[in-house]
Amino acid sequence: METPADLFYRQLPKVELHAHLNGSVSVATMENLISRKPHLNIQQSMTAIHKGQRRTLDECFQVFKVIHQLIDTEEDILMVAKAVIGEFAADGVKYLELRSTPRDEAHTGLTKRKYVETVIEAIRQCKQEDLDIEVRFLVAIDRRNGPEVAMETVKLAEDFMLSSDGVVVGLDLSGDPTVGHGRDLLPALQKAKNCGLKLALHLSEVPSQKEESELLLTLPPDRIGHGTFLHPEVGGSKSLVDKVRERNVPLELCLTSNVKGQTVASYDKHHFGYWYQLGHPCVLCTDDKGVFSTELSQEYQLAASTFGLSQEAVWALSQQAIGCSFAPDHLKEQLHQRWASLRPHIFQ
Ligand SMILES: CC(C)=CCNc1ncnc2c1ncn2[C@@H]1O[C@H](COP(=O)(O)O)[C@@H](O)[C@H]1O
Ligand SMILES: [Zn+2]
Repeated sequence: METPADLFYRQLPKVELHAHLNGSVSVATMENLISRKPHLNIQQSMTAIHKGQRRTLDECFQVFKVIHQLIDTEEDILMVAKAVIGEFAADGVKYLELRSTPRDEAHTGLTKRKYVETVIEAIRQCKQEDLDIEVRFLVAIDRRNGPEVAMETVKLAEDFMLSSDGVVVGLDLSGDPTVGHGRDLLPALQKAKNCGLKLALHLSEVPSQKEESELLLTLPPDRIGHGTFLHPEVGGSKSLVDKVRERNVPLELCLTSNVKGQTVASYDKHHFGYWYQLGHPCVLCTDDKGVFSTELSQEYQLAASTFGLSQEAVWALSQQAIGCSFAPDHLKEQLHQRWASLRPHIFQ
């Protein structure tokens, strides 16, 4: 049953900036995929982490392997992307930046180019169907695949940035943080930045990435994913925090993801508290709403109840996220107007 509080958070206009496509697949869509591929012998419990459950980071990455087996044709990718966009819209998200890793042809039968085209087609169809949501796309680099693939991905992203009518706006760096070193990816990321792609990088998602984070902050990225271990209280450093603050790089913070993935011990210990009290731009995001069984409205509610945020503070947080997006200025302006026109309905 939806309570008045739930309603406030669902109706609150929101911006989602950190959502991995294949991690964002809902239970309903997953059931559909599973029933279409019975030979894979996959159960729903293998694709999501439910309430109260936790997994090690390694186990979480195994979940993506299972999901990727279920989503491996053009038809699947189109269907999943449209469903995910529709679900974010139904949760009150007005602007969404989706990210996804173009997979090898051997896994999908599609070229990487076709993979990106399929996601863009889904975005186009949602727009045509008048869904109340603006969607942009970040092409993702999986750090496990090394520097050559990273460079290839940058070239692909650049091509689409120039030919997708503004749908592709940037690049994401993600994948298992314990594999590889950012130093090897620096030339690709530098190239991406030079050609005008915006950079959203997973940074210090696990401890002992201090050196890598120092290095990647020299780019600097346009946004940081997680940044869980940047601050000194958890083994980061003042110098890292100072760099992030000097460059005013917004953080994408995903409470449920971090607690269920066990990089943060409990909600009240989440680094949202640290950065929010500094007044640093923080954007609440879902990361993988399917895998972690959450929604963006739920993340806002969780942050508010954990850190004692008033409804006004919650509103300010959702509005501030517009400025942290990679949307062009005219769209940011439209979104601000939209927020202003919705405000009286939310605070009745
Ligand atoms: C394991 C865990 C706690 C996950 C949350 N933190 C994450 N950290 C790094 N990369 C991620 C995370 N969640 C999703 N991804 C990336 O997103 C991919 C799934 O979405 P897609 O296929 O790119 O559309 C994963 O294979 C992985 O490369
Ligand atoms: Zn992520």
